[in-house]
Amino acid sequence: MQPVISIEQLTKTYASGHQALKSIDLDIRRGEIFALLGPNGAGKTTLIGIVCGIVNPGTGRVLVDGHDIVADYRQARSKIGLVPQELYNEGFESVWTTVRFSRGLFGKAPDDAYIEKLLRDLSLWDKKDARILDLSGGMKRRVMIAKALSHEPSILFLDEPTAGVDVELRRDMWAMVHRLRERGVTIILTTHYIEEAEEMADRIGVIRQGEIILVEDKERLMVQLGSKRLTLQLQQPLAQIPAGLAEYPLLLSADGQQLAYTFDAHHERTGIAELLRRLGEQGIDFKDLQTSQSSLEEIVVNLLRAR
Ligand SMILES: Nc1ncnc2c1ncn2[C@@H]1O[C@H](COP(=O)(O)OP(=O)(O)OP(=O)(O)O)[C@@H](O)[C@H]1O
Repeated sequence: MQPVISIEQLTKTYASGHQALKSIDLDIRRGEIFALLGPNGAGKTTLIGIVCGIVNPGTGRVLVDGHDIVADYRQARSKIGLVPQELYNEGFESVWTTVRFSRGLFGKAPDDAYIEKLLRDLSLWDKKDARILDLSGGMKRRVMIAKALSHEPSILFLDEPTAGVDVELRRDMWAMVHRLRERGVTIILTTHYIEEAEEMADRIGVIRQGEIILVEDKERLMVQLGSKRLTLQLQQPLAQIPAGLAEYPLLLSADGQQLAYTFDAHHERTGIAELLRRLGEQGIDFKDLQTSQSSLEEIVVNLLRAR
């Protein structure tokens, strides 16, 4: 299937001389939830800004649903809804007027029934006549989302959508993302809450210093790069790891009560049986044990550290 967004050899150097993007190649699949992860300053907002026509591209090519973002700007932009990182709203207008007007900006015929549904979905209906100026920060963010969706885009960009929002709004936002996805909308998000990406995304991209260092299906990423940890609660605390166990990558907790062993769960030989036998030989007894899977957060942090 043709990708809904195709980015080829895209570069961006700001007037300051800073190269924010270095030859990015990235395809976004139609209907997926794609999470773009990376540290501060990696280039996420720059990349999104270029695709959405807010930041001038350097060299390279970007197609949105087959439309070139430079040569065919209006067509490309009409496919996209953007919820930017910063809140900015026209303060004096009402919620209803603002969202309705936003639809008009994209040349779409008025559809009050659609706008009503949108405001209801975002729990904004009872605020429809309020001035945006008078709304709380969370409500303002909901208005930003309503504006982004006002022209029924088939692609939605969410740049740090849940930074600083309360639990309720975050939950509403993710419920909305799921509903949109069910309707076939492609969603691209950046987040610093990696557990959100872990929960939501179909694919993960990691960007660092203007370069995409990884794009992978989330499930595959977690299986391929994830490791498991076995933690043993010891009967007697240890002062140090005995020399007889030196070849194992073991970690002893500061209080000497826990021994942790990290292993590759996909390897045929995890080494656990052998380790437990060796512990027995050393006279080390344990009263409990548990295993845990590494999180996407650990995987991404390790990836960024490894380069
Ligand atoms: N208008 C600008 N002029 C010059 N440099 C800029 C401009 N905008 C961004 N940069 C620089 O480009 C780099 C990438 O910034 P960008 O905002 O795209 O990163 P980001 O990954 O979105 O970061 P964050 O997670 O902090 O939002 C940074 O080093 C930033 O300082």
